[in-house]
Amino acid sequence: MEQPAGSLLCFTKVDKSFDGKSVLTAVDLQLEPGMVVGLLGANGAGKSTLMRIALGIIPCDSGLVTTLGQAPQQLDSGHKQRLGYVPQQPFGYEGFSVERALAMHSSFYPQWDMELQQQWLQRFGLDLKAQVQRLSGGQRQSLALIMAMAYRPQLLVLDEPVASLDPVARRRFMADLFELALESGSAVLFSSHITSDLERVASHLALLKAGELLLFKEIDALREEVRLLKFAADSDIQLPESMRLLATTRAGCVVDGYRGQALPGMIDARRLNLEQLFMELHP
Ligand SMILES: Nc1ncnc2c1ncn2[C@@H]1O[C@H](COP(=O)(O)OP(=O)(O)OP(=O)(O)O)[C@@H](O)[C@H]1O
Repeated sequence: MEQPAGSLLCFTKVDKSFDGKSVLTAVDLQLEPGMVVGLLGANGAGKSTLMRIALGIIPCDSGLVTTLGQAPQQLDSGHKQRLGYVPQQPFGYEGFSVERALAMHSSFYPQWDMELQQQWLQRFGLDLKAQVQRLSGGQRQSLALIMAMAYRPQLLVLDEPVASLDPVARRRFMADLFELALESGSAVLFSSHITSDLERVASHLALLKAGELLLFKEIDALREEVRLLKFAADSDIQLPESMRLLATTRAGCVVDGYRGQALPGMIDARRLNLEQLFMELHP
């Protein structure tokens, strides 16, 4: 299997099962510099599994994965320094002050950006003298984000990075995330259940449903081309080949590839925001 040069993360026909139960099926995904990909999916859809495979924490069963051009389970230390990850439950540094934890962590990264660290400490209102084990859930998450981002990794993988942040910190962080990717030619893969965040900052949406990547598309194109088509009762619904049926619901057909076509019996082609799309795909 050939994978394109220049991608920061590439999945080709990736399958993964746990205990005989399929969790990812034939997943194709490609992240290029500057992409901020929001990964959306119901609980248990396979988002964390996909991320853990990308990072080499667990292997896939079949298919091909390259992370920064290497097999993820064989990443050398030079490549690991170009990779940032915040897991769903950030870990470590109990018994340390924030200051000591950051000093220790940054010592692994020659390219650590002290100014960026300071900016984000202020932004998140983190006290350098505070003990890590006494931080709140959101403060811990903020610290984990600083630790994953202050060396400007080329590929940043964030598993629900903002779940414990308050709305103000969340909004600022999301804006920073986008800027970081654009500025430094990085790619970001982040999962979130907060569709409004995803809509605001992601350049692309990757939508996983029961382990299948149902959609991987630029957000702008998604707004135009993913529609809920409604038809008059008793219509003989015939979709053109250029349209892909994503779901049939009581409300109509959710399709990808709508380009203004008038179809026999069609009475509406409604745009859907991400939350509405998610609801239509998970009736
Ligand atoms: N190590 C494991 N052993 C067995 N089953 C696992 C393991 N890790 C994940 N699973 C199963 O794989 C499926 C996908 O889990 P995963 O954590 O990838 O979902 P997710 O989309 O990240 O969910 P959430 O939104 O709830 O975090 C679930 O059914 C989960 O129980």
